[in-house]
Amino acid sequence: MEQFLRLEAAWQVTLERTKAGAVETVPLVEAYGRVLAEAVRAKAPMPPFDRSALDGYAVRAADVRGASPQSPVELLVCEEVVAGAMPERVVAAGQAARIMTGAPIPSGADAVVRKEAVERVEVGREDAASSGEQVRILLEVPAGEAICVQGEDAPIGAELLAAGCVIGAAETALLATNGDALVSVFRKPRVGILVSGSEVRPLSGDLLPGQIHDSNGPMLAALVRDLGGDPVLYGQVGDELDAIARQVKRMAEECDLVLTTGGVSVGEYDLMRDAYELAGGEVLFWKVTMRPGTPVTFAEVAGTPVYGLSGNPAAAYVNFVMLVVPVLRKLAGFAHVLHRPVKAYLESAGRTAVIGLDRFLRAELVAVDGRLVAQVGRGQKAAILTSLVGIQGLVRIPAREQVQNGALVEVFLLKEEAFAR
Ligand SMILES: Nc1nc2c(c(=O)[nH]1)N[C@H]1C(S)=C(S)[C@@H](COP(=O)(O)OP(=O)(O)OC[C@H]3O[C@@H](n4cnc5c(N)ncnc54)[C@H](O)[C@@H]3O)O[C@H]1N2
Ligand code: MOO
Repeated sequence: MEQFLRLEAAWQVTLERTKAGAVETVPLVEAYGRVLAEAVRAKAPMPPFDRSALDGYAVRAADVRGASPQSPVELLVCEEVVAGAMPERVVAAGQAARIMTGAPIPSGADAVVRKEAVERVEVGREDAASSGEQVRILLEVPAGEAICVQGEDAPIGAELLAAGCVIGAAETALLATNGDALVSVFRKPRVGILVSGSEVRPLSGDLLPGQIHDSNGPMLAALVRDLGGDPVLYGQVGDELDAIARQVKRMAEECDLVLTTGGVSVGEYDLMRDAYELAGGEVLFWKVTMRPGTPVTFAEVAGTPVYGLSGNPAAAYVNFVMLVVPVLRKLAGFAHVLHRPVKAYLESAGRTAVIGLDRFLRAELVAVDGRLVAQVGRGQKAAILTSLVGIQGLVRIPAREQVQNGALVEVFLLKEEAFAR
């Protein structure tokens, strides 16, 4: 068994043991936040017909050449075209069709003049087509003016969305425009969460001296939700080998991914590795060269990836962001599985000592004079929770490197999709 892995090796080993989840079809209105399972192509050109971008008059550009307030061009209005209906007449030389924004361009016309640049010649009769109503065009426009051309947004057959993208507002609008009432998405990964430690108690119930509330369970459930997964809380187990093994086996059978916390260090009651093996699992590593969160175990139990995270709350958090996220993204069907860190300038309140492990510091990302700055406060210990509030990512200080303030560092984001690259 490989024991102490570098981060990159841990990503490789865990992703090899992870498969994208099953696919299901859901109504578009319920697809927000889900990951698209198949590429979507335009079923028709977008827009589906040439249409007017303005309220005004559809004309032949050649007819209005040289038009100005001083030398207007008079045209005969041949019909009125409203949005939602098709024109019935051809705009002949010397004619114009009154047209509304979004209405189809009548044949014969090749430009639209905005209403504000047109004067109606009052003749006192109602029906434009039969009355011989005239308009004065006060502006020259080139051919194509104010026309949204059929297929300019996307031609028929063009890929609108790639598989593996997250369905947000823009994606929803595209799918709706394309007439996709049902969409094919990856099933949300079901992630079982178990916390260990005899001192850790659920929120309900009083604490005896020496006991603490479980914060890892609720925190991991929130992180899983952030990534679009379905967390299932399996409660807490004491430091008892058989009980942990039974529970882990059951979870591995019921879930797509299992997360446990605690019991992965070297203490007398750190039983997680043995429990995974007792559950019939294959343990692949039990430490990663990262801090916090060095003790972290990965196993496969009943074909399901099982991650044993550090018990220290901030270590469990960093383990999740740096190690569980790629696994969860693969299960969830994301096109991008590995992190895509951004670069920012380090501004740290404390000096970070050189160590043989990659160190991860909690950082707020702020723009200072147009530069992205990663502000790192004090309180970086693995048991400190308060410094996790309000951060956007984790700065990596590579092993054995002295990184000074002002240096460009990698920041691993919690909400990667929110950042353009
Ligand atoms: N002799 C050594 N001791 C320790 C080492 C080591 O190398 N040698 N490593 C330390 C490091 S680093 C870490 S991180 C922790 C990891 O320990 P475990 O993952 O085995 O976690 P526990 O011992 O069960 O708990 C650690 C700490 O976190 C609290 N905890 C646990 N679960 C929860 C929870 N659900 N909610 C809130 N807080 C929780 C627990 O009470 C402990 O205080 O080991 C070091 N020791
Ligand atoms: O690796 Mo531990 O997480 O530093 O406290």
